[in-house]
Amino acid sequence: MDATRAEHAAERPNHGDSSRTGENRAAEIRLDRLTKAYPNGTVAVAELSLAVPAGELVTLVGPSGCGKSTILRMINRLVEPTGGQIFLDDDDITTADPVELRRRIGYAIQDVGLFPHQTVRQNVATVPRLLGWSKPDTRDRVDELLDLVGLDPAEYGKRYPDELSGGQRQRVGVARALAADPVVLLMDEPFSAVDPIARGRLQEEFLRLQAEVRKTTVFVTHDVDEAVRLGDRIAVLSAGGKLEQYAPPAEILGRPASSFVAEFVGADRGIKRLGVTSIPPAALRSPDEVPSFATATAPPRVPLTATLREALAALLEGGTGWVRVDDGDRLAGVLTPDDIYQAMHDTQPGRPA
Ligand SMILES: Nc1ncnc2c1ncn2[C@@H]1O[C@H](COP(=O)(O)OP(=O)(O)OP(=O)(O)O)[C@@H](O)[C@H]1O
Repeated sequence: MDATRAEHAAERPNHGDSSRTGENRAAEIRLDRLTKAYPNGTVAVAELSLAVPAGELVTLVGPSGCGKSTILRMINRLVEPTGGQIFLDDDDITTADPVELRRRIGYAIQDVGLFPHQTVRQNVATVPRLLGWSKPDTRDRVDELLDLVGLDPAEYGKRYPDELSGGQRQRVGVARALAADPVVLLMDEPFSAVDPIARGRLQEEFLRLQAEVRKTTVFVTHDVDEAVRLGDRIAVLSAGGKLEQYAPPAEILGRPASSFVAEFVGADRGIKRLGVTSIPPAALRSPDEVPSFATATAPPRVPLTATLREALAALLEGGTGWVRVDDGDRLAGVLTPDDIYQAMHDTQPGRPA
């Protein structure tokens, strides 16, 4: 078998135990002094070095024009770098054949870019067809992907893009990006064209999907809340693709590295941080310390796996002045507003509580 055919064979879905288990390949992305100077003299990205561990999702945020899309488009070589290198694992892809490269990299963009005269099924099948997969392989893969993004293949497979809602089109875009089991997923504001409710739902579904497929993902967004919600890490960039801070959301919110980062992530970052900090078991107090605990008939409860924000929301809604925290079936303790306040101050950003 020649090298190209061997590669294609390796990219076929794993039929042994029905391909979802085949979706676990992911590569580390490493950018080494990556640079793009446009012919008009604009330096969109200057010597950016950044590593995204295999299977992690990194969100890129920063003001308009700071180079986010350029970075993404250099990784799949829609934009040619003018300096530096890009590695997928140990493979230097800076000079790889761009067409072959794009078959290994899924790409989902804001206006989706679905082919209007092709059905959903044909759209999702684009890359498997290019890779020469057999019809049954392709059909199985499309069914699986549509299921995975929450669209019933029997109902939606035959529709055309203009017969779908904006959110459904985005899901087809994500399914298409995942179709050939890429080692890397690039997403450029994929959910920004839909209303906030649909967007929240897409984010939730995407988190579920990502937990299943664990693709190394670079996700560009304008929205700091989206960056915090989705990112294992956030890269905050300023003009010229300058990396201001690269850290997990809790650390960016809790310890912004500069006034630029603090300002960019916003004045309400304390609230955002509550949303990414889990309940520290040490913050729990004994129910004996809460006089009304014994007599409460329907106390507000959250699991120990909840965030401090969820605990605070339950507490405010419950009207008891405290919230019961359960570890599985067992009572783990109680939190009062003071405990939540204290927990926020005791928790080291970026480290699990
Ligand atoms: N073809 C081009 N020629 C010259 N300059 C360009 C070209 N494409 C982009 N730029 C410039 O490069 C810089 C980075 O653009 P890029 O699209 O990567 O920014 P961005 O952070 O994705 O912006 P936005 O958030 O507004 O989408 C901008 O100053 C832009 O004007």
